[in-house]
Amino acid sequence: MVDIKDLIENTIEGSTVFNNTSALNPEHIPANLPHRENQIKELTVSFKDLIINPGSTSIRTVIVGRTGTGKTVTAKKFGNELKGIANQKGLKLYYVHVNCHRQRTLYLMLMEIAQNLRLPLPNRGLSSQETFKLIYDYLERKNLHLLLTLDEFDYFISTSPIEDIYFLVRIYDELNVSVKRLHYIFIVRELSTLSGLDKSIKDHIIKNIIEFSPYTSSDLYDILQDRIINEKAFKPNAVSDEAIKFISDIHGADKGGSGNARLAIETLELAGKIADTENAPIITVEHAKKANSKINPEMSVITDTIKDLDLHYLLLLKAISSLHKKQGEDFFPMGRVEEEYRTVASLLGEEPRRHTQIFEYIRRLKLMGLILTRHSSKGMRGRTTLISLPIPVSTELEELLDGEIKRRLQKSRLSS
Ligand SMILES: Nc1ncnc2c1ncn2[C@@H]1O[C@H](COP(=O)(O)OP(=O)(O)OP(=O)(O)O)[C@@H](O)[C@H]1O
Repeated sequence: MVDIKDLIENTIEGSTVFNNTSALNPEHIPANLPHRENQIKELTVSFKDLIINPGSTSIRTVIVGRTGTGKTVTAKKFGNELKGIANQKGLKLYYVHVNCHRQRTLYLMLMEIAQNLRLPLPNRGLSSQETFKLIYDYLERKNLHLLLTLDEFDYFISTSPIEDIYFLVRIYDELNVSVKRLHYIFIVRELSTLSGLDKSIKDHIIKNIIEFSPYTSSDLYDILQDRIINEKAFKPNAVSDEAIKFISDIHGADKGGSGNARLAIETLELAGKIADTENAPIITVEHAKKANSKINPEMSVITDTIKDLDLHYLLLLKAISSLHKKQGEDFFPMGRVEEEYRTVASLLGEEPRRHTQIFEYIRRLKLMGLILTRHSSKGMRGRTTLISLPIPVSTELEELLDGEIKRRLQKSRLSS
């Protein structure tokens, strides 16, 4: 019998691949931000006047990008660096980063700003207007400038009353102040959230837009390497190059992944934990694969189901995955999938199945959870079924499909 206490103690004291786990924490701000140099330059150009000609105008910039593209970390890094540069030049600049999802109302946001400015507020309940006035008076009195980032601003827009949005983005412009002390960075995942706003509000937000595109596999490779080498998250030589490449390929936008750096870092961290559980001194590609299927549990179920499929089901899945890759869209009309399936089948020297048979395959693939279907919107010509895969097209998925197709073809050629 294993002594449980010994087991726990030995595991705590046992070998580890990690050196500094805090460098893998989502809140950690690394010294370098690989592949975000251009965006930092664009931010600097936008806010240059704040340093060179402070107070001349209230500057507003929008950062837009999908989840995990470094919007938060870049805004924080930029804000803090700019603050340091301003202070060196004798300009009192504060940087405050508010997450609109955490500070869910205008009032809570204003409280958070006051707290960051170390501005004591009276105990009696203040209205948002009164709180804003206190903040604004404080900036004037102390001769301060404030760069305010409103992160997850989409959330504020979709949940707040229009008066609050109006108040937040217009009120300052409407105050007749000679020195403009308040400047904004709005962070959103999609610009479309802003396009629905009233023009009188939109004009106060959309002055300048900086795009954060999803990371490619080689971008993610550099980001992971930076955490490993410069941020010293792991012991020297504790991560194999193949493991880093595997994780980068799984998540790289050019390889069908989502281009999300958070997911890539989480996968690497989990691979490290798996290596520690196995007392392995190095994180191998096997650890990375295990970590990936834990982070992406539907992937392992799908992998098992795919292994049992007949050839033409596999060809259909291959057709959908190649459409995803070629066109970068999520859903495809049934006719387009059928056309691509015919091409895939012919290239492999296989006679494509008829339309009714394909229809039946699609129905069964849906029942097995291997594809998603929905009906086209009324705007499209005729109502048609749209088809998608339930998971991102990764190199792993493509290799699996190709491998299984090859096996089926070899088997059928041997038996004929
Ligand atoms: N260029 C980069 N270099 C180093 N680390 C990065 C980079 N981009 C993102 N990261 C890291 O990836 C994780 C996610 O980044 P971040 O939170 O900034 O993304 P986001 O775009 O704000 O995502 P969301 O929209 O989900 O809030 C963080 O741990 C961050 O430090």
